[in-house]
Amino acid sequence: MAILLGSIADDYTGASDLANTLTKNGLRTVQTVGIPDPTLALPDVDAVVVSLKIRSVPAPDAVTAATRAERWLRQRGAGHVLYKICSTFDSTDAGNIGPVTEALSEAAGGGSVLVTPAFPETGRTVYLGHLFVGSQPLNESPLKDHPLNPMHDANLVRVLARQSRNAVGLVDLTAIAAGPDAVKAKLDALRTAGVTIAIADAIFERDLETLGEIALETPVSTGASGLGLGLARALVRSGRISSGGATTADAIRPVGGLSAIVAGSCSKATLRQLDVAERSMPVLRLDPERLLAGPDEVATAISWAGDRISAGPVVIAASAAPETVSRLQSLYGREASGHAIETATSIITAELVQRGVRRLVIAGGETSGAAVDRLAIPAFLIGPEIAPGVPVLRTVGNTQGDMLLALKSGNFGGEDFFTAALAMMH
Ligand SMILES: Nc1ncnc2c1ncn2[C@@H]1O[C@H](COP(=O)(O)OP(=O)(O)OP(=O)(O)O)[C@@H](O)[C@H]1O
Ligand SMILES: O=C(O)[C@@H](O)C(=O)CO
Repeated sequence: MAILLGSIADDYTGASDLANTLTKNGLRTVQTVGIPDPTLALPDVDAVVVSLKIRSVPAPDAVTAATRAERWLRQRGAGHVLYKICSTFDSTDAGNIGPVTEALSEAAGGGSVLVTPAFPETGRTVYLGHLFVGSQPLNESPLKDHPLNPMHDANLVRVLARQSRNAVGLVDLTAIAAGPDAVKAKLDALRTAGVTIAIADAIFERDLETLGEIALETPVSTGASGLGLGLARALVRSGRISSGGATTADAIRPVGGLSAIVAGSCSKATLRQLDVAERSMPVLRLDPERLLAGPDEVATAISWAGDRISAGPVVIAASAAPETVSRLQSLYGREASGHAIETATSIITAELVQRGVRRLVIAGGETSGAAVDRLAIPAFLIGPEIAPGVPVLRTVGNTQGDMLLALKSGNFGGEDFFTAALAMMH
């Protein structure tokens, strides 16, 4: 299997978001969970997205895991590696976007690195280095209350500089609007001044097409699905994709079995989706304090689901509003409570699969990572899009048999996302 584009995603929902974008833009793509075992049979593809769970781990651990994945991708032919981060730049000052970007660039022998989380289809745009979520600057958006990575600064040049050893530059919209040569000239000027990593503005897809063309000439870039779109379109334009495009039909063949939804995302979008789901499905709201106190709440949830699941889909959610999350965090600590809840939701997910669930929707990147790891799913084929950034996934090499999943990034999807997802999974 020789691939053209490699990607390392810092969480599993983000990986499926990127894989969806690459597929939609003409690249046959597979999403692996970590570096796959050499015995795993993967289809012939143009792009591989290696999903890692490194967004909120200590930076040295993230660097080690990402550089191993980079080596694996290069050995399979990847000429360019995109480090897929969140379109809302989720990270802390001690966070991983800077260290991983610098490490990947060093591993590839240096060169300029474009960094942009812009993803216009979902309202993420960058102007003069400032990230907007819809019409709000990042620090005024609901991301200010994120349980693990609250974002308090919309100026990404500043945010990335705080995480990086080296200075961070800006490729502004004026250069991007002037086209690839102007972007190249700006990167060259920055390099002459000793700056190799630059946040890039992008508002429209055409900006990302320009950035994708230049990024493809470099070994490494860092960004969200928008940059994936730019890279995929540049590859297709270059004539190097000979496969005739990507299809999603194979991935969506029916699997039967029962269906369930598990949510650990506390985003505004997920909270609304849960309220709407309550109108048509049984929804169990877990008690986070009881989840942290011991195994009883997990057992209660499994028994609650067991009584209902054969009659139709059920929803189990740890998700809570910002005030409740911060109260729990002040009692037990941010990381400890997040981790304990992820463990609990992953155990519940595995028990649901034991009881015959084969169609599964999981809301939240960390939540999805913990659950997919516990299920030991090795890889996914990419099916059709449910909502921007969220495709149907079909397991590859899964010991429980074929399953269909949707790994929903916290902020993605309309208010009826859960019913829309299940309607596409048979
Ligand atoms: N009631 C709660 N109180 C505190 N933390 C919670 C609660 N419910 C869930 N969590 C934790 O909040 C975190 C949510 O992160 P997760 O990545 O799953 O969702 P997200 O950030 O909305 O999604 P994405 O990363 O895809 O945007 C997890 O660590 C989860 O365990
Ligand atoms: O880019 C995004 O917003 C998502 O793919 C994501 O990474 C959320 O975890």
